[in-house]
Amino acid sequence: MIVKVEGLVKRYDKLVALDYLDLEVKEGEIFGLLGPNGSGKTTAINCILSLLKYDKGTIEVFDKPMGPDEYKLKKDIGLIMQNVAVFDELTVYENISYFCSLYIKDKKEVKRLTEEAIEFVSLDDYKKFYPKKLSGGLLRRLNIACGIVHKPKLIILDEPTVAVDPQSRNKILEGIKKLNEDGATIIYTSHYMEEVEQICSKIAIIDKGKVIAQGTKDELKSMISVGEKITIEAYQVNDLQLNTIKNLPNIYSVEYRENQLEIKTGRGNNNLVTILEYMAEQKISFGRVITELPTLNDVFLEITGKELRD
Ligand SMILES: Nc1ncnc2c1ncn2[C@@H]1O[C@H](COP(=O)(O)OP(=O)(O)OP(=O)(O)O)[C@@H](O)[C@H]1O
Repeated sequence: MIVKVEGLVKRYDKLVALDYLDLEVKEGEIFGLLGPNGSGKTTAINCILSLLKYDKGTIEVFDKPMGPDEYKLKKDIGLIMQNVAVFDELTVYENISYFCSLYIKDKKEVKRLTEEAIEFVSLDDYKKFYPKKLSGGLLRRLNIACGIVHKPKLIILDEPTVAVDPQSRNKILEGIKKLNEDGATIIYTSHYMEEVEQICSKIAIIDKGKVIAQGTKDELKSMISVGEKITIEAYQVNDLQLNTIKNLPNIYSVEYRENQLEIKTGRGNNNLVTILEYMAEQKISFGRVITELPTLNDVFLEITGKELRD
């Protein structure tokens, strides 16, 4: 077990930010903490790292109780916070080298690791740049390099792709997968379900400071009743026909607007065939048909009754 959190409660005055939160992160996982803004992700990370005092609960890191002075444990953790934390007075190279030297004394090793980290985040062409001259995406990559340069066993990234261009975002996500392949356990917080689906081997969905569902993405999706979303471009469907479609077997919900028929079905193989057969029989003309498997947003929606994104 890399991180074990049990019954964690954190209050900011009257606001309960973490409400008996439980988490278990195992070695080798890319563990996604997915939740809307304000659900308590950053608070959870800060408590796990003992950067914040909490009201109740226990936290173990690398099977040992975590505390503010547990520098031995902290040495093996790399943290990449939501807000970029680098020194404006230092160049890209100097920043990374400085963070590395906080953990590693041997100068040659610091140089080797700094160069490796620079290559890892593809900042070779920007070594001598000061942070102010970097774009948002490059700055994020510098922030990541500073957090991983000492080769930590556990890497925590708190929303590292917020306000990042798609190219840098992909680089960051690929980089995280690579770090994991090289042996690091990752905790990744995000409110972007696509990212979490793309890279995380285990996901905890968090809302109002509580884990509301946990598992692999397939396990999470199998928890809900929606099996498939079918969108059909369809013309002149009348109320009676809509009602009949609603009453076909295994249909969960039907919406029709602007010539788009949106149907949610339960799990099963023949849902689309049944719908299309009925439409053909009724001579309803239709165009494009798109079928999609449920997303993590559907999981969130079914459990909480609201969308993951505002
Ligand atoms: N220092 C603080 N004082 C008071 N309330 C706070 C403080 N920090 C966070 N909160 C509140 O605690 C709740 C959880 O916030 P937190 O930042 O942990 O959520 P989050 O999931 O990380 O969201 P975001 O993605 O917006 O950072 C929110 O309601 C937030 O307003």
